[in-house]
Amino acid sequence: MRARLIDGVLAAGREVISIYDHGFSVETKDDKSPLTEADMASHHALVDLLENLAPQVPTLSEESAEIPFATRKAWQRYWLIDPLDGTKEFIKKNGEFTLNVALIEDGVPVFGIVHAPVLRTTWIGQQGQGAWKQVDEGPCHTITVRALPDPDQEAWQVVGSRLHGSEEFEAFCRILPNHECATMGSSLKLCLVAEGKADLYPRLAPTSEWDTAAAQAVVTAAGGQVLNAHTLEPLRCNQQESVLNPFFIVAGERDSRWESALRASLKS
Ligand SMILES: Nc1ncnc2c1ncn2[C@@H]1O[C@H](COP(=O)(O)O)[C@@H](OP(=O)(O)O)[C@H]1O
Ligand SMILES: [Mg+2]
Repeated sequence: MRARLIDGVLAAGREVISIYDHGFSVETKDDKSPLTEADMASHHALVDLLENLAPQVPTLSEESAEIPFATRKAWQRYWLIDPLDGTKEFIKKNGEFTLNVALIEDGVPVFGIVHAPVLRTTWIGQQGQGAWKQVDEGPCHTITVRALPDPDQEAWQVVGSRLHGSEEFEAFCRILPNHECATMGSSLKLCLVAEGKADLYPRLAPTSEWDTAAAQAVVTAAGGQVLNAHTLEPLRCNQQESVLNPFFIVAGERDSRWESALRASLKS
């Protein structure tokens, strides 16, 4: 099942790349965010894939998100997909966009695939099994988060959104010990923490559950954490009518130094 899912996501990625390479028009959704043919081609390819592989499990996609909470709160298991995360990066053609498929059980992302077609890279995580990175259709390599280095010896690596920063994010970085900050689009940022290339991804700005669920499964299977920035509890899906996430932080490991910087930045 896992191999067929990965094959299907890679096939959807090939459709996306073909549109990326050959040109596309851009529409504006009701929430003013952009939509391209690639978002819809990926949505249809992934919905068809999941219906074929597991017809009994419902799917919630960013592009078909109108399913009322009264219906979905009864879902013990469901697929949660973001067919194209980083649509604005796709339009700018900087390659920083991903296809995201998560399996949610009792609100917890237990399995996730994040595929970045331009980077030809896929990250996979499965609760209790581990996390892997695959380039093209080559071998899967196990990935894990890294231990936070001593900041006096080595700068902490922080990643943030290229387009959706915030005052709280800036305040957090001002308080944090010795660190370097890189910005990037989409769920790629969580994958960098999962593979130990980044230590922290503070997201102190809005996102929705489909933006994070697949990559949360990768991060947690790699030994890391995706935590509500206020409560430091793991993010959970499908707990309320709104699909918006709280502000959150992704970390390889908990540490009182970044936790106190986070508390101070959220009060500022
Ligand atoms: N005001 C807002 N409310 C909800 N989600 C938002 C938002 N602004 C940005 N996002 C989410 O942030 C994602 C992009 O994240 P990043 O800035 O890290 O690249 C977008 O994903 P899509 O491209 O799938 O729409 C979108 O879902
Ligand atoms: Mg998204």
